[in-house]
Amino acid sequence: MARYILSIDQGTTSSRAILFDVAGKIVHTSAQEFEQIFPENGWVEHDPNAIWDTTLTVAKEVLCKVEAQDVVGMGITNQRETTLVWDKHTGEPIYNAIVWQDRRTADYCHRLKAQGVEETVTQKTGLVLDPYFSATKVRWILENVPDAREKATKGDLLFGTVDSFLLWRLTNGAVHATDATNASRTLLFNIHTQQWDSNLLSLFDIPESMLPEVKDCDSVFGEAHKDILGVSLPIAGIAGDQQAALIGQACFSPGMVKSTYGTGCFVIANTGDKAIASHNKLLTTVGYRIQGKTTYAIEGSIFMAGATMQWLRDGIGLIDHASESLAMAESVGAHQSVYLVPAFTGLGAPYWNPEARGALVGMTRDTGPKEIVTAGLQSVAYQTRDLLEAMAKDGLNEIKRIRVDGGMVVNDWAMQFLSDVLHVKVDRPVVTETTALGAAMLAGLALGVFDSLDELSELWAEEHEFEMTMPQAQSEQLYQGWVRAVKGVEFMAQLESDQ
Ligand SMILES: Nc1ncnc2c1ncn2[C@@H]1O[C@H](COP(=O)(O)OP(=O)(O)O)[C@@H](O)[C@H]1O
Ligand SMILES: O=P(O)(O)OC[C@H](O)CO
Repeated sequence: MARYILSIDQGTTSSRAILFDVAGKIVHTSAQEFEQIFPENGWVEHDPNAIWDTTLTVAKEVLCKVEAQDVVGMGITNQRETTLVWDKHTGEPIYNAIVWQDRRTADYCHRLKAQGVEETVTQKTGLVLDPYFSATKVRWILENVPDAREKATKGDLLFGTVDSFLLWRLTNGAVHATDATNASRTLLFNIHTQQWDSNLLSLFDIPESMLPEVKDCDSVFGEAHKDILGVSLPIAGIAGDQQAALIGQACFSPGMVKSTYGTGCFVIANTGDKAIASHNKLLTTVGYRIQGKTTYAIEGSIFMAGATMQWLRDGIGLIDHASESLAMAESVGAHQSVYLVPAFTGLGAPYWNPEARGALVGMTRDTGPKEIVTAGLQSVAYQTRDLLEAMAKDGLNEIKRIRVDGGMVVNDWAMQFLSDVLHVKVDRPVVTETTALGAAMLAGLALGVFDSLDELSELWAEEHEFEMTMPQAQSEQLYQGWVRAVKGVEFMAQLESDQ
């Protein structure tokens, strides 16, 4: 009898469902995009019902391809930090989901920093005071939605990240829970004690009654109701999408690193049972919590990776499809003087400069579309190098290879350049849907399909290894050009804010 695991990958731009067999192979997939809502400059929202409807549609679409009794269970992975608040009695959200990219709470974060609380917050949560994370978004909803504060105080409202919201709906309101990786992105969770932190709850003025229970990633969270999916299924694995990718890439030993190139780029290094405090503006986070054991990780987050290619396509029309960038870069070559700093919404790690804006520098009379597109691909590698430099300063200086995934990694030229600029080997796996695979692996662990992390490691297979071919002196020279370009961008941002 065939056995399958359903994985839901609820992402920023689309909801996906993938049915894996127990050898970790993709059997069926379905994906649906949904609307991005931009109500004001810097605000990004999703309609919670669009998240729900697209998730249901794609899940049903793959489930109907196989016999119901052959599906052993399901896992959920999700865009992290995105914040929902809903009424406990009706299940209806009281506001749209405020997306991780949303900057509306930037001023509030500045005010908190001025109070000198950031060090304590970072020590407890491993995060920085930035609008990126959930706490300031929850507070915004409580302050701005009519009657919300009063209802929350009475215990009538619930908060959850997307995993929690889907879990609540799939179980018909029976379960309000999340996993430790999603909890670790809220600014409310103490990553050392693995508990919600009452001082942080007071700081952000959020009632504890709103919070979900925090469980291991490989828990049986509840049962998806038969009336909802057409079949009753145990929901047995949950992790935020970047941590799920760490699992799907089988990065189970300290020092192993995965880097995902989708809309943004997220580099995560496993640091084992040590929560290493970064002195270089990286995030300390829960990598996974499996069978009661917490494994920590260090993360660098870049906001613009594939999104830069989208801008080159939709914003200035230099390409019709991202795949055209490969031939363009091949004809230009890596040794060019043009640098694109894609700080369109500020710079993420390790700069955390929300005021920075994009720049194109080093142009000559020869510069044309091909050079600019090539600079776009190169910017992704340079930004990854910034993160690895910061990791090295934090003591992770033994990184010799990284495992990559996400939509951009099909681009061989970009992956070769990445290897050259990082001076490390770049491993591209057979299954690049590692996020969904990670959630399926967790569900399989919880349900006894898999016994151990070693068994999961055996499911990982390499498709291609990129090795550095460029002389180190040359790639160093190229990278130093990038460092100068970023300094220019930061200088401009400083001039702006001094005015
Ligand atoms: N051949 C390619 N070269 C460079 N970038 C690409 C290529 N194909 C797709 N991309 C980029 O990959 C991104 C999509 O990756 P995906 O992992 O699906 O993103 P997400 O999960 O964040 O929506 C898009 O931003 C697209 O521009
Ligand atoms: O939905 P993605 O793949 O863009 O990932 C979003 C991240 O989880 C944000 O932290």
